[in-house]
Amino acid sequence: MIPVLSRAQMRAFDARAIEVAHVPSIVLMENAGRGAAERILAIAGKRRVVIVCGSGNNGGDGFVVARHLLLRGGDPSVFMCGKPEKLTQDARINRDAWVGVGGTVDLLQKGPDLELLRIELDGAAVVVDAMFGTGLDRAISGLAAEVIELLNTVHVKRVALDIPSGLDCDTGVPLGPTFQADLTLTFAQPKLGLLTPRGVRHTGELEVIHIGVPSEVPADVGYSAQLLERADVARWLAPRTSDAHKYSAGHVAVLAGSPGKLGAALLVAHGTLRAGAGAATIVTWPEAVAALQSRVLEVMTASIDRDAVAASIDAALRSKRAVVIGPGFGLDEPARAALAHVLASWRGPLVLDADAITLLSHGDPRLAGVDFQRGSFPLAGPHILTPHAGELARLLETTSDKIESDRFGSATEAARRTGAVVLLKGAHSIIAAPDGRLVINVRGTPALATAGSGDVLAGIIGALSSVLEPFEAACAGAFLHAEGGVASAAGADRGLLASQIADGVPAVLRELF
Ligand SMILES: NC(=O)C1=CN([C@@H]2O[C@H](COP(=O)(O)OP(=O)(O)OC[C@H]3O[C@@H](n4cnc5c(N)ncnc54)[C@H](O)[C@@H]3O)[C@@H](O)[C@H]2O)[C@@H](O)CC1
Ligand SMILES: [K+]
Repeated sequence: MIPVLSRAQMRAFDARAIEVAHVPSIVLMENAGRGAAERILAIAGKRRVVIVCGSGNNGGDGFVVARHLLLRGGDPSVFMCGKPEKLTQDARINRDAWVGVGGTVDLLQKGPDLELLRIELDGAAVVVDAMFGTGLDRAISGLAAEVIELLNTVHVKRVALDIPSGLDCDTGVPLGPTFQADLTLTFAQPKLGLLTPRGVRHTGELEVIHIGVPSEVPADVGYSAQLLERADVARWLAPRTSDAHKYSAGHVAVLAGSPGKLGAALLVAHGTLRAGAGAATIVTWPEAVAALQSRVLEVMTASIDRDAVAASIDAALRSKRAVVIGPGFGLDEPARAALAHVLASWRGPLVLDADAITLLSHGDPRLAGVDFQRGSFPLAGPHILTPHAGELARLLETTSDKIESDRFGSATEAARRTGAVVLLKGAHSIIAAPDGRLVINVRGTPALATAGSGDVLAGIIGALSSVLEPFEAACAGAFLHAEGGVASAAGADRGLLASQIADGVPAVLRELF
């Protein structure tokens, strides 16, 4: 996993690298700029690269990029937006080194100067934003704002150094005019704001450039979250042994579906089996069972007697390894009674999704004393909640908008209050544990936004929760779901069916091992 840092942590990181690891800041800047230059050279070749530098250290990185491009046969052109007398020490050294190799700097001081920048951008291959990085602490205004607006309109590949100028490093919220990058080359570690759905729109593709800091530094200074990597999932999931039989691989109960919503139950079961469960049983309402029996081949069914909910659920859950509850299950009294009984009696892995989360958020005292608002920890046991922003908003009694502007904080808060692992769905799903651990999954494709996608995810996590700890199951589930979708979408950004997401999973598993 790759540590993801906040602005304050990034500052501590730099300080520690300089003071404790004795890597001078000018060396860090050199490594950052040289690494970025290599990447930009691969895109632009000999074509023109326009670099706009600020007067802080982000601008210093820009001067280093320019020098390396020039020395390797590129065609850099440098503008400076900011007062030369305000250059930081390292930025000044690198401005002088750029001038020393024969470079020039065009100063942008007033509106008409932008015309020169516009002319230079015409026919350029890449424009590099080196105006503001982690030092940004307010909205960009004045001439710098005009520069950003101009850069955002030209048809040139836009590359941001460290962070797109204007983006809040911690929340990913644009503070004002903000550079719209196609590619962000971030230094040393990813920053939180680059990974929120709002931040991603400005970040574009994200690549990390290593700047020569010892790998133990992030752990020493602390970090806010971690990026999930393929290697993590490969480490957690072991290949099946040759003597595996269907029950040793785990039998998952799926409490889902109701008349008119049978598809949800089938998709959960499909996801469960594709992710490696040995068997799946859909446990649902009698009339749903009757309708399912003609449709399912690989899945077993059991019915919940509305007059004997507890007894029929107890019978259905006997010898099961994990339970998924919620998708299409309903919000009526029997559904509530079923959820209350499962919460009170089932002590194994439990994935709560969709209607189960909605029922929980109504705060009914019959749901095993659930009372999130008082900050109690009612969900004792290996539980996983998989809400989208709307469901989490109901659970935390707030609005989706508030959740979206602080996804990390919201997921962490929900995990703390419920005592469960919380997977907050979205373009980058995030997984929060009650102990404060936070993981971000950046894999996936826009094609995953399709009906039933969440049902498949709940099923996949259900299968994994029978062999992994809940936090690992949720992380690995997010990964398999995303990669399954990528594999089945085959480059398309839409048109994916939820069942195809599940169908992509075995190939992803094969590649992992
Ligand atoms: N410190 C280090 O060791 C390293 C820093 N590096 C670079 O340094 C950057 C951080 O540099 P700085 O801390 O100098 O800051 P920036 O270069 O991000 O910003 C410069 C200064 O602008 C001012 N400012 C903030 N918001 C503003 C606004 N809206 N309008 C006008 N002025 C504003 C602040 O005083 C800030 O210090 C990183 O993002 C990275 O690119 C890299 O060179 C790698 C090593
Ligand atoms: K920048």
